[in-house]
Amino acid sequence: MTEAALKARFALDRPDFHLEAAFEAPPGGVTALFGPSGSGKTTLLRCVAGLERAPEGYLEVGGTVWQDEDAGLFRPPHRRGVGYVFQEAALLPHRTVTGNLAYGYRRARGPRRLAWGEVIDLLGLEPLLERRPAGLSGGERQRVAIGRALLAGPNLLLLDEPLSALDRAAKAEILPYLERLRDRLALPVLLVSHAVDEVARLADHLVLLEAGHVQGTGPLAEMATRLDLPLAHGEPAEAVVEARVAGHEPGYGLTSLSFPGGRLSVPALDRPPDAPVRVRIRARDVSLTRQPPRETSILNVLTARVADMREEGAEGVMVRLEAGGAPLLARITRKSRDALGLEPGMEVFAQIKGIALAD
Ligand SMILES: Nc1ncnc2c1ncn2[C@@H]1O[C@H](COP(=O)(O)OP(=O)(O)OP(=O)(O)O)[C@@H](O)[C@H]1O
Repeated sequence: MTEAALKARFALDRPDFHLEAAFEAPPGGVTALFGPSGSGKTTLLRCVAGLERAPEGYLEVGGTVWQDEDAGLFRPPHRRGVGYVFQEAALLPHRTVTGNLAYGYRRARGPRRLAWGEVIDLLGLEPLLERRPAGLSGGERQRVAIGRALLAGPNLLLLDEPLSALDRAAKAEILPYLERLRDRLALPVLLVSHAVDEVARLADHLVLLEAGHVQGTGPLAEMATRLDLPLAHGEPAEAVVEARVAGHEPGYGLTSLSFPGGRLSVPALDRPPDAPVRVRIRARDVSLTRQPPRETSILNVLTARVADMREEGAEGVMVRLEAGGAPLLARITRKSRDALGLEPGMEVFAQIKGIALAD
């Protein structure tokens, strides 16, 4: 990881909950605080915002110490310059969207101030400017809330389950905007989520929480496939691969993607060459052979190396593979593992039966 933009360490006690968590976040991109309900995601976010004061706490943002309880230092929330977006947008009901955005803009300070037009454009707010919150859909309200937070020129953007109050259609509408923010903002974003789909699509880094503790932290692709962590277990386990459009095969209705592990064919995508594409490959859609498969109908076959294995349930084995440095998962049976004589370090061929786009 490059020099962290945020270093946090907090400990606090509640009657039936103990938080003791430390993590770092890189300067750009989305760091997801991910874990089951009650694991402490919101509490941790509130500690970062200074809305919750942890008796033991240390927080450094962009090289400046905001909190160091050992030294009696606590920068209050209004001096942290943090944009906080909640599950449900709390907009000023009697003001238009412009009025709501202007409220954030007037409070802007600091070097990170984004131009008005830039934020309107990033979030597609132009058609909404004259409307009032009551006339907006849930997704539109969230876009306005995010815009208002950005216009206040934050040092950090904190998103607390910003999609959880939205229905499927509204989520689908707002996700591309969040992706654009991720790709274009030079601002650390912390996203609280318990939805794997959201995290697979939006996050670059993951802080995995369980019962107030950090189970692991690192790049998404790594965290999704680490066999000692829960994401790589069972039916939903999947790898997330960052690829680019390498070319199109219009005659076959296919698009070819390249990633460090080789090429992948997917149903035709309407994207230009070199566009980034994030794909999800489920462990159960990957089978392994020792010899290069011949005369197979499966288009996607990669050379990979067995990195690690872990038995699962009565019959299964989760295999972590590395294809050109990119981690993948394959869920096979113990019987197949023995028949193939699989060992860590061995070279295999991974046949991929299905690839889903993450975006
Ligand atoms: N204000 C509070 N006072 C006392 N206990 C609280 C308070 N807020 C949260 N808790 C408790 O702290 C623990 C962590 O809650 P927190 O909301 O941080 O978890 P979470 O991972 O964000 O969960 P969820 O996804 O359900 O929001 C839970 O046991 C919760 O009941």
